[in-house]
Parts: sequence; structure tokens; C-alpha cells
Amino acid sequence: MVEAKALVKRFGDFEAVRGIDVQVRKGEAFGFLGPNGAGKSSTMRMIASTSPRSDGDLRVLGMDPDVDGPRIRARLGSVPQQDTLDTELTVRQNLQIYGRYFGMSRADVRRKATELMEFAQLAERADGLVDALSGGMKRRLTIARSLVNDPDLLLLDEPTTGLDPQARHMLWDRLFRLKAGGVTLIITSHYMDEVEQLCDRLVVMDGGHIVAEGSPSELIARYSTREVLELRFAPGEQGGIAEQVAEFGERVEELPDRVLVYTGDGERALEQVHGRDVRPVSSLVRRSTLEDVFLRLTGRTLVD
Ligand SMILES: Nc1ncnc2c1ncn2[C@@H]1O[C@H](COP(=O)(O)OP(=O)(O)OP(=O)(O)O)[C@@H](O)[C@H]1O
Repeated sequence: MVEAKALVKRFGDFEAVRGIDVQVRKGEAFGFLGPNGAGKSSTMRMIASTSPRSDGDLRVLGMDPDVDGPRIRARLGSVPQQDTLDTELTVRQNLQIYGRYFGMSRADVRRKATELMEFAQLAERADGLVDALSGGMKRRLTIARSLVNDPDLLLLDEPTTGLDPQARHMLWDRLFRLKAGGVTLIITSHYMDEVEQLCDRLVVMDGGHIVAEGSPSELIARYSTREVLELRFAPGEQGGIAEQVAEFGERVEELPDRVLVYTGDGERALEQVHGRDVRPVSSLVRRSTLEDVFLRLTGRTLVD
């Protein structure tokens, strides 16, 4: 569906995307995970064929965006980071106007809008103004709108940023349905849980580069341990702790607010910590996540 080789995006002298290779296969959910500024949105805009590449090679749905931009755009759906809904129109009108824009007949547009409002769980709000919708509803409507042309490929740039947990789960559920229906999804996110839940494969991006690629479980197995023990200390008491607990894990990371011990057995490590008379104010044993992968690869956390 997408094939990029040595893809570059420059803004003046600044290289936002520094020669990345990416392949997205039909029917998969593919993620770009990275912090703000990693180059995810710039990459998405090139794939969406709304921003020209500066260098390298790019094929989307088998076509070159430089040559076939309009044909590519007619076959993909794009959900940008910021909603661009017409807030003074109703839910139904937003969908219908978009359908007309794709050249659909009035009857088709009416049918499609009804189907999409069902899908987005917005049927009850059909004739209400967009302005009155919650953030989660607006996002669902933006996704519904991007599906008007039955796209083969759906691009979602930070789909749940700013939404509360319940709204995020509802939106993930809709995305799972799309995937089950055969739509290829490309998702950018700086939330590791989002990528872990939704994506079959992902690339980790940092500073315009791809620093790792694989399925969530492959990346965790390759770059982390099964469990992590998180230790938090009273203000000013964390100094020197990392050295004291280093031998209880395969690796120890010291963050400003906690010490992380990477180990196959977190409970055992916690017993050892207590045995050493180290007294954290709180401790937590959890499984490894993509956040740990990112920390290992870059020395930084995803969300500061
Ligand atoms: N139009 C532009 N002109 C100049 N610099 C830009 C432009 N768009 C993006 N950049 C810069 O390119 C870098 C990558 O931005 P990009 O938006 O692709 O990152 P991102 O990973 O999507 O992060 P975010 O989640 O903040 O959008 C950033 O340093 C950004 O400031």
C-alpha cells in the first residue's frame, strides 16, 4: 500500500524526515510512534499526497504522489491532527457536503451519511450542530467523514490526542472494526498504549530517523525485559539508589521522578530491594511496554 525508500522532507535547511524506509502492507494497521517533532506528521502528509517529498522514493497505492496526487487522494481517507469540521453545520450536513465534494449523487450521499453516522455512533445527533458535540464525538465524525469515499487506506494523525480514556476506547473500537473490514490503517501517535493496542507493526521515530521496526511484542522482546519494577522516592532521596539496586535487574534506568529496574521477575527484584533496606515511597511491578522500548533506544521518555 505504501513503499518509501530514503524518504526525506526538508523545510529550508531543516530536515524533518531524514531518509526513512517504510513498507505498509495491505490490511495491516501500521504505526509511527515517536515524540512531538519526530517527523511523524511530515511523513503522513507526504503519504497523504498533500505535501511533496524533498528526496527519496515514495509509492502510495502503487502510484507516485508527485504524478498521481489526485488519484491517490481519491482512494485514501485522511484524519488530520486538528479536526476541520464545519462547526456551524449539523453532523449529517458535514458528511453530505464531503460526499458531494467527491462527486457522489444526492441519493448516494444520503445513504452513505446515514451508514456512517451509525458507524460513528452519532445517529442520535444527526441533526444537531457539530459545535455542540464532545471532543470524542467530533473525532468520530472526522473519521466518519474520511470514510465517505470508501478508502482502501486510512491515515490517522494522532487520532486520540486530547481525548479522555472512555472516548479513546470508543474510538479504538471503531478503528478495530475498520481493520476487521479490511481497511489498511496508518496511525501516528505518541501514546505507546494506542500503538500497542491497535498496530500489527510499527516504526519508532526519533529526530527524523526510524530507530526500530517490528510488531509491538517483537520490539518489547528485543529491547526490554518481561517486567519492570518502578521505584519512587521522597524528594531528594533518589540519589545513589540506581547504583544500589543495579544488580537486581538486567538494566536500570534513572528518570527524574523514578528508578526503573528491568528484570524478568519484578516481585523478586522488589524483595531484593527491600532486603537491601532501600525504602521507596511507592513501588510498582508492571509488564514492559513500548515506552520502555523507546527509553532504551533514545534515552528519553515519549511524553515529557
Ligand atoms: N511547515 C513547516 N515548516 C518548518 N518546519 C516544520 C514544518 N512542519 C514541521 N516542521 C518541523 O519538522 C519537525 C517534525 O515535525 P512533525 O510535525 O513532522 O513531527 P511530529 O512527529 O508529527 O510531531 P507532532 O506530534 O508535534 O506533530 C519539527 O521540528 C517541526 O517543527
